[in-house]
Amino acid sequence: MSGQKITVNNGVVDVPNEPIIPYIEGDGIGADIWKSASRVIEAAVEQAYNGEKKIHWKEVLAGEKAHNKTGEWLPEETLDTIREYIIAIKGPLTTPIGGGFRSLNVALRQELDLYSCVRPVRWFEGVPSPVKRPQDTDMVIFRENSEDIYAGIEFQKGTDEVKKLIDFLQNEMGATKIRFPETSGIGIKPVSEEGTHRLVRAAIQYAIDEGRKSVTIVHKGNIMKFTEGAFKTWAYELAEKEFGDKVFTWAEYDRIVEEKGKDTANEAQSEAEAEGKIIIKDSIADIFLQQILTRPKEFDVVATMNLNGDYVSDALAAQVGGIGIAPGANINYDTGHAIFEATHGTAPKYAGQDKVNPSSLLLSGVLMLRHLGWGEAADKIENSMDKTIASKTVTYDFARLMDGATEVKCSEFGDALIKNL
Ligand SMILES: NC(=O)C1=CN([C@@H]2O[C@H](COP(=O)(O)OP(=O)(O)OC[C@H]3O[C@@H](n4cnc5c(N)ncnc54)[C@H](OP(=O)(O)O)[C@@H]3O)[C@@H](O)[C@H]2O)C=CC1
Ligand SMILES: O=C(O)CCC(=O)C(=O)O
Ligand SMILES: [Mg+2]
Repeated sequence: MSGQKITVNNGVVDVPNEPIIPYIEGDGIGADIWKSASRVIEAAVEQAYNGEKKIHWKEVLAGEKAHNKTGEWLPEETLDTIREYIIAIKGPLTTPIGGGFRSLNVALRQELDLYSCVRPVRWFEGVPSPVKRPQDTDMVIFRENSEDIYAGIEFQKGTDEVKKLIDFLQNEMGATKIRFPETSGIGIKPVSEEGTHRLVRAAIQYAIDEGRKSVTIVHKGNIMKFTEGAFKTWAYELAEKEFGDKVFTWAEYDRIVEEKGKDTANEAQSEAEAEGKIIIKDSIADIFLQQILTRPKEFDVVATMNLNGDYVSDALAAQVGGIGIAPGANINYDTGHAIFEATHGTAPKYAGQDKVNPSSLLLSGVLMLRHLGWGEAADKIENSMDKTIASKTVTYDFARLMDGATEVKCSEFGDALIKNL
């Protein structure tokens, strides 16, 4: 096929004018949103660079399509191709609840060690929202993507493994104070210092590069001290050790309070803010979910573990119009590998109806274009999105919440975006 490979040299991605980019169409609504979003991306690139740049899509299989064609859900060839071509984009893949296979989405992230799940959440003018001032929500979530309860270390009730584990916990680990009925299933939650460091490093570096004001570490460390609590401690340590005078941490604030009192600590923080230092702070996950609704302006970049990040990203998406418009990227900043990905699922009840909003996948494509350094094409799509939504030409999810909207199909929304590029 024509086009060239993207390469990585010393961690820097080298993008030819005609890169080959593998894509996974996805299950359920995947085919509809891929068709619509990929056409808009192609048109934006064509217009931005007058034909000098062009993406050559290369389909790779995963999910139901892969299973039907090859008998496998996630063929090795798909992983090898993404490894080889460095950057890929995907639609959603089905994960049955309970039995069956584990998440292919999670497997892709783990196999390629895409440790940062980056999900920017910001409002587009005119998008219907359940909050009064959706424009106050402008955050970028860095969700740790390779550890936590998502590691998939779980044991089903009644199995020999779970019996062994309970016996071990009760008889060797001193877990005698809680009840372990025989019907217990058990999941393990690994959180490491290395895993925390690389994620938090990426989040702080992003905040510095993008001129953001703060990084909030979201955790439930009051309850899970050696996993979520340790995440917080390691995050503060990393911030102070590696980013020195570019940051001011709440750990530092606490030390100043202890030594010199609260007034001096407040002064130190104000001074740091005035100097443009990134404030590194933390919030416990439950109150954080309240505060993103009541005081969204106080939060900017967010660094958190896998499960918290999953919840927080859908909750925040709701504030700016829902998961139909919330994009995402899974990135390994060390190897350069990245998979850009819609944050929503396969919405099976809408599959094949050409109905849903393609914006989540499309805006993931915009993140991809920026990652490639093709900002002009990315800007074109975002500007067109502003214009199209302002004209109230929208898919069903927005139309049902907007007065006087024209509801269009998934493909027609793509047509309207192309017209407004
Ligand atoms: N990264 C991935 O690939 C992900 C995969 N999944 C998987 O997807 C499957 C279905 O999961 P489910 O929990 O139903 O979540 P989904 O995200 O698929 O759908 C939930 C609801 O969200 C709304 N929605 C989703 N996508 C869109 C869109 N593009 N435009 C407008 N509205 C949208 C719809 O709301 P309404 O009904 O109000 O119209 C839909 O019913 C599961 O197998 C799950 O594991 C889930 C999340 C991420
Ligand atoms: O893989 C899945 O089924 C769910 C993943 C998910 O919810 C997410 O990536 O936000
Ligand atoms: Mg999710």
